[in-house]
Amino acid sequence: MKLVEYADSEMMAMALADMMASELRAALRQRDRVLLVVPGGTTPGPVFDDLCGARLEWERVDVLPSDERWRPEAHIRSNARLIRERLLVEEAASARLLPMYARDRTPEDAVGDLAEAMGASLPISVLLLGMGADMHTASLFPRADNLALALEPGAPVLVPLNVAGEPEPRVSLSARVLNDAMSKHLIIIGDAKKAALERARGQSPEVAPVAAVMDDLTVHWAPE
Ligand SMILES: O=C1O[C@H](COP(=O)(O)O)[C@@H](O)[C@H](O)[C@H]1O
Repeated sequence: MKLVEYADSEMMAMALADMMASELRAALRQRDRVLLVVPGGTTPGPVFDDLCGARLEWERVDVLPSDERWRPEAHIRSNARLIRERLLVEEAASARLLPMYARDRTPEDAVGDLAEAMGASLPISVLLLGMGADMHTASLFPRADNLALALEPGAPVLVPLNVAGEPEPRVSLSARVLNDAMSKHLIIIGDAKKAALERARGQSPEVAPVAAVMDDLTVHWAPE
């Protein structure tokens, strides 16, 4: 794991967006279509605001959330909603957002079909993850019912998870799929998350799920 520290979150967003755009351009030189995976939550919005203006062949880019809260896209908590509103605009409007939610179905019932639909786009070319102060990444929460399955070396692409205290069920790409990414970034802001990341080092992924994705990971940190 490599930690890059920035003076503020604005500089971090610009630098990270530049880096991801370069990686996407490099991946597009190698493949017809490339897969960009990004988180939801409160942190990545400013990166999306910068990345969406990057000049690259977005029509050859598939975009997928790292995980989804089981809500329709119109819902305020939908990760897809954030991605569509903040990333798939301007230059990036021609990218294709892959679904991670199916209306009128449960996560358990839908993950097989959703995973099959995303299968042709794998592996991930560029991955950006977020992390909570509880050391969860994507929707791999320490207290999730299916965490052990999501961490297995032979895990399915997409795993349904119920997390005590969270307002809705979740689905998440498994650690195996996240770790197959050609480039892996994690974005965090503030001292509490930096301390949580330090605590996670050396802990088992069952206790600190972010530890499952630390190999070859570049962590981008800025103060609050
Ligand atoms: O619930 C989620 O949380 C994490 C971290 O979110 P943040 O608001 O603390 O930045 C996020 O990466 C994940 O995609 C999301 O579903």
